[in-house]
Amino acid sequence: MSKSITAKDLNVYYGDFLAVEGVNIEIAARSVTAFIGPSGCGKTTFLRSLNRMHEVLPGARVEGQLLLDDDDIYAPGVDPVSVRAMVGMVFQRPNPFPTMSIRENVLAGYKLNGARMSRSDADGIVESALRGANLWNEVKDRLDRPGSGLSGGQQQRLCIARTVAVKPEVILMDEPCSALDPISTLAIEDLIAELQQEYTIVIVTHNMQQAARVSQNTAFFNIAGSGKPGRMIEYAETSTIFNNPSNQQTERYVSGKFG
Ligand SMILES: Nc1ncnc2c1ncn2[C@@H]1O[C@H](COP(=O)(O)OP(=O)(O)OP(=O)(O)O)[C@@H](O)[C@H]1O
Repeated sequence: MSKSITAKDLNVYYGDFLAVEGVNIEIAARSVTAFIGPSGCGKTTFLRSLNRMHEVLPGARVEGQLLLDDDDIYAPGVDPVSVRAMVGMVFQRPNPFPTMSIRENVLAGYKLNGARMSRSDADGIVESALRGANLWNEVKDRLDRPGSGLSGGQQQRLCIARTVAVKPEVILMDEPCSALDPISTLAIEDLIAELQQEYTIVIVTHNMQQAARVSQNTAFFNIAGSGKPGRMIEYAETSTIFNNPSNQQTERYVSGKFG
């Protein structure tokens, strides 16, 4: 369970507006890759193109190729719903289903897919997903209580449990800690390090220390000006991006001179 991601000349549009232009990137399986860059440079837009979430907006579209291992997720006939099952996503704000219990939240992906299962199979999935999200010990005695009754950090780990429950190949995270306190943030960062053993992870973050702590590789995106498309400027090992970048724009950004 874990696939590489390759983008080839990827352009991402909102209607006529080219938001991200010409991205070429190869992301290894079982690695953590951080996307950094100033606001509006297209990090979230590009991330959402990696599981065909982008196109749920009217007029939104993509040009180019996006391969999971060797398979183009934008090839004719590919079902976007099956792509989203393979490439899970964790959002900025924890978003457990408010009327569902903790248990139901973990199983929500299965319910959406219409899968039927025995109670004991469901119990096994719930326990292993919650263990995988480092949340089991905190919630095992209250699985039938609402997910919305958990702390923000616990809710985010519940959302990660919901994502891993359906056994994706890739997990996308869009600023997953930006609504969390420092302790909960560290818990998620520890979890990312563990999840990397099994999944390919891509994380958008505004926090450069976080990028440095959790990722092996970092892509720096930038935008030449308002109305211009975002571009990937530099992609390298995280230590290189932060200590010895080749591009002057990267150097200016990571040293805090803009953004
Ligand atoms: N739904 C949308 N419709 C039209 N344009 C959009 C939409 N969402 C984003 N954009 C535009 O696409 C560009 C890239 O935005 P995006 O949110 O991907 O940037 P970002 O780097 O993730 O920014 P931030 O760090 O602030 O979250 C921006 O010019 C933005 O205004």
